[in-house]
Amino acid sequence: MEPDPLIRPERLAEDTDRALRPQTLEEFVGQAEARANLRVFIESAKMRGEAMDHTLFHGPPGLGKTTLAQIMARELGVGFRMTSGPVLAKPGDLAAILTNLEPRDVLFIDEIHRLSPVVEEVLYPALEDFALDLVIGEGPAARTVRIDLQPFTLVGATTRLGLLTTPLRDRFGIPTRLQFYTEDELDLIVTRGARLLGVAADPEGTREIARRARGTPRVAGRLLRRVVDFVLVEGDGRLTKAIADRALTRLGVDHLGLDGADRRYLLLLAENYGGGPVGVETIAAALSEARDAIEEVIEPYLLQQGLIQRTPRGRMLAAKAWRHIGLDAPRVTGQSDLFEG
Ligand SMILES: Nc1ncnc2c1ncn2[C@@H]1O[C@H](COP(=O)(O)OP(=O)(O)OP(=O)(O)O)[C@@H](O)[C@H]1O
Ligand SMILES: [Mg+2]
Repeated sequence: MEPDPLIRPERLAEDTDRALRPQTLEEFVGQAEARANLRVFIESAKMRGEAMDHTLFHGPPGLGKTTLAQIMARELGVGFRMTSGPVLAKPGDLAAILTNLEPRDVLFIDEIHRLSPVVEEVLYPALEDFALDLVIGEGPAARTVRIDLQPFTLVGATTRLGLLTTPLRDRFGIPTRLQFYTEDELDLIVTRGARLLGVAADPEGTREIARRARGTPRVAGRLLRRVVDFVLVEGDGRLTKAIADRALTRLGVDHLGLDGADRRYLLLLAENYGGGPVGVETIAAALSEARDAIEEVIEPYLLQQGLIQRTPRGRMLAAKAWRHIGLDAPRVTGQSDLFEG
């Protein structure tokens, strides 16, 4: 099954949303708590003239982790270096980057849960003491030399906090969880986006996109671009509710923002398993999707919407999901079973 690339929140190679990317904390909509805290930590680091403490952003794809990392560097007035866990294959790859950092630079490591253990070992002294321990020579002649690094700020990003090792997690002074955005916040983002794209938009039109953007700015930006295509080709140049609704429906995005893959997930649980509980491995196999994709991309939004529940025995459809797919929930039998062992 091909996930629908339009509303899947993971990055696509052709992502051209750079034009819509906010550049300052001020422009960054939502995540009020995280933003307020970051403002304090950034100001304080600037006043002290020190590198800001290491920061970890975690949460589902497309909520603004990379964007916030870039904003941090800009607001701190320091350089920004970007790499990712899978790219850093050898300790030397990381050492090369670390030794080239300017004082107080931000080093951004995306998908930090995918760092290899040997590379992670190099990172520990770098984070704690701004130092590298290099092994020179081999066998009995081998010795370790310590190289001092410039103080820097590591910003890590991950969609899978649970896959981070505890020692790595503990070295971040500022762990920050990003939340799904509210409809009002997404509306602001879509309204700003329409303005940047030079399209006149009715409030009901941007609202319709916000409502169907599955709590995710990346999805909001992508839906906006597609709706604008319809506005230009089939509309009269104005983004109205009617044209947004028509465009999104044609693209297979329903009123809750669910796409074909989400609906297949819900229908599978309803029709094949009487609403569950079903284990995630079973679901992944039945949908021919990777378990990771199910857990990172499809389920977080279904959970947040209260369409499914996670239980120790597997996933279950909630009443809202039965209503959404237009089926009747089976009569509850053996309710006591829920409370077994
Ligand atoms: N608060 C926001 N306001 C406006 N636009 C935003 C906001 N957050 C994110 N975006 C937009 O959404 C897009 C995706 O954001 P970003 O790349 O930072 O997500 P991410 O969390 O790093 O995703 P991934 O986990 O896939 O790396 C950005 O290009 C940006 O335009
Ligand atoms: Mg990112």
